[in-house]
Amino acid sequence: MEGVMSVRTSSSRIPLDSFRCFDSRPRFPIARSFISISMDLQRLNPFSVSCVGAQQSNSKDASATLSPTISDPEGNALKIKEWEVGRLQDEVAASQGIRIRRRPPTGPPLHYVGPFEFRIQNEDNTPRNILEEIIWHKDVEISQLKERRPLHVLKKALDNTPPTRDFVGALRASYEKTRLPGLIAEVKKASPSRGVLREGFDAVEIARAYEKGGAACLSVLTDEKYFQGSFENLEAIRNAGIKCPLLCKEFVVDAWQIYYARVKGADAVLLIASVLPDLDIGYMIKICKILGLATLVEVHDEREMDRVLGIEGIELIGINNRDLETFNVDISNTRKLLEGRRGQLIREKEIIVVGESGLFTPADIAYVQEAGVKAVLVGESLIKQSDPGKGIANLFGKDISQ
Ligand SMILES: O=C(O)c1ccccc1NCC(=O)[C@H](O)[C@H](O)COP(=O)(O)O
Repeated sequence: MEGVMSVRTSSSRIPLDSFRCFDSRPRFPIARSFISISMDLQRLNPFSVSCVGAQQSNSKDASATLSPTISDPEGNALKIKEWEVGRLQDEVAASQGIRIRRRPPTGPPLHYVGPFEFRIQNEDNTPRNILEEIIWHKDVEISQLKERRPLHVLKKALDNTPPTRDFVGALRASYEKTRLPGLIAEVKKASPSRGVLREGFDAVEIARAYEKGGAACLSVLTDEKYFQGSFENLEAIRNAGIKCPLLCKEFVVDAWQIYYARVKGADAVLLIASVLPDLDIGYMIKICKILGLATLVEVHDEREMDRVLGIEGIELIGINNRDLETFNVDISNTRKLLEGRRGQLIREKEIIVVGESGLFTPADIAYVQEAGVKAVLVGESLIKQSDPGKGIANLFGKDISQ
């Protein structure tokens, strides 16, 4: 049936292009190859074309279920616009060298046709790497969460949240006191690259141990699917009386998440330059400032660093030594990105640089400090120790808790 270009309605044949079809959680036009397969399936299930978004019908006449444009022209026009905006977003991002696409260009690979479920994969609906997979999943997750707790509800909840703590101030104070990089210790149960890092994980207990061991701030992973984290952990740590300011370690793709993080007790949020275009970063920084949140803007290569240095209002830049597309970790990345005029500009702007990932020994800490960082973000090497708080002394080569 490949190559079928039209479907039959009761009155006429309509070219598929005029349908702009959508799946059952409609966001994306469904690829033409999918339509032809669904047409094929009609022999098994006469209602199968209803997958294009029209209402299900009990009629044996497939024509009754065909046209979404006929059943809901306005809703459909809106979805088409949404999809077009998504494509435009990806084009703008690509022009800034961003390879991560915000959502699959031709829709998710999983489709439901009546009782059948299919996976039709092609390069437009298959993520190119783990980061892209996480972002596509996040996009769907956020649109569902937003339906349950719309922005106006979150804004109301803000009235009852306590004030934020000074994340950047805590890092500066720690550096002034110890003359060592201020530690952001990460509450991290698992990761896509390393699997489960700690069994019997108690987020509050770990957070307490980190604070006791001398961490200036904590980073709490909130992604459930890939890191086994949660907003419940963030909230529980915040409510347990821990004083260290908290970074909400999320994959932010929508400003709604910033409000949500604030309501759940965050003092800072992460923005990833390989995912977000400059305008989004600038806009999100402004929202964070209004909400009293700090932003840690993360880069991995020179191009991202140059983009971020051109954005207003940056206070903290994280250099991730982990390539989130390949998982390669190389701490010399921190030094590379701080060499020459980039390091000079950072010093002039008094931006604090955070060295992130792959730090295990006092020599690693000394290396990134020498390169110019005033803070470090550490997960694996601490979380794997039986007492993560004591792990801090091992990492720095001395007790930094006093
Ligand atoms: O850690 C991963 O496997 C990972 C995969 C995909 C996206 C992000 C990922 N990690 C986030 C981080 O960068 C780290 O959690 C953080 O910098 C701490 O790193 P480490 O000390 O190496 O645990």
